[in-house]
Amino acid sequence: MIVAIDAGNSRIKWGVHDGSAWVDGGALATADVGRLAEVADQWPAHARGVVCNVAGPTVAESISRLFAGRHADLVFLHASAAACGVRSRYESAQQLGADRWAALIGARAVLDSACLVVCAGTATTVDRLDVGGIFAGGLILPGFDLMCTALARNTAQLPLADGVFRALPRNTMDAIVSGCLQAQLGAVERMFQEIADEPAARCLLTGGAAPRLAAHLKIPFRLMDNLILDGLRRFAASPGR
Ligand SMILES: Nc1ncnc2c1ncn2[C@@H]1O[C@H](COP(=O)(O)OP(=O)(O)O)[C@@H](O)[C@H]1O
Ligand SMILES: CC(C)(COP(=O)(O)O)[C@@H](O)C(=O)NCCC(=O)O
Ligand SMILES: [K+]
Repeated sequence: MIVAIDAGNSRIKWGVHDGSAWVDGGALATADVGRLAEVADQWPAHARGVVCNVAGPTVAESISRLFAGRHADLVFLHASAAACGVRSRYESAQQLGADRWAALIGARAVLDSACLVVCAGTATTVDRLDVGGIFAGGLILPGFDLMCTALARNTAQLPLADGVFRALPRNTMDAIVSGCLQAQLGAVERMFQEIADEPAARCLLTGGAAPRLAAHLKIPFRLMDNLILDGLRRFAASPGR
């Protein structure tokens, strides 16, 4: 039994894997990390933990303490030069977010072709995985909610928008929602153009805001429930790592 935990800047996602399938899972706000202990009561006793954390040392310490109390093994995934069939071309491999690295490992396990790995969370990351498992580089931009929030916080006249996507918005709410979505989609589609001619090129899309992007994305893509947890599980299960 493995418990995979993806601690992001907004939410902590977790899943229990029994060796053949995900059998349980959930999410809580990162600010409520203290409540993870209650959640952990449902996990099988002594299940091993595998974590990627980009939410800071306090969150890491909480998770470590939780597993120490359960007398269960725990491993933190950190980005490296190579793991599970993925090789990094990041200038400093360790600088890459552990969640991005987990998503790349997860992507490599399901696709052999060139692909774009998009994690749409607090930030949106758009990472290129070339044939042969080469992580060639990628983008970080504010996520959809963060873009909308930044407009509301830093302008006198713009509200926190609750509009709908329109090709040609004609009111403030729709203009903001459509603008922030187009910014996300544009970044993804522009990055995809670079690999579009490669055989079976695909985009894998994951993260809390992924369904929102998926509704308008005009490239071949696959929505992945939780690519990051998949990658963590794969990392935990691979003998040499
Ligand atoms: N119930 C929810 N609670 C919080 N965010 C949600 C929820 N449903 C969808 N979202 C969207 O998911 C994003 C967070 O996605 P997530 O992948 O968990 O991010 P992170 O990994 O950065 O914590 C939010 O910015 C928001 O756009
Ligand atoms: C880019 C991120 C903020 C994304 O975090 P998230 O939106 O998933 O909470 C995170 O992967 C991170 O802090 N990365 C470190 C810098 C880097 O990847 O280059
Ligand atoms: K993200």
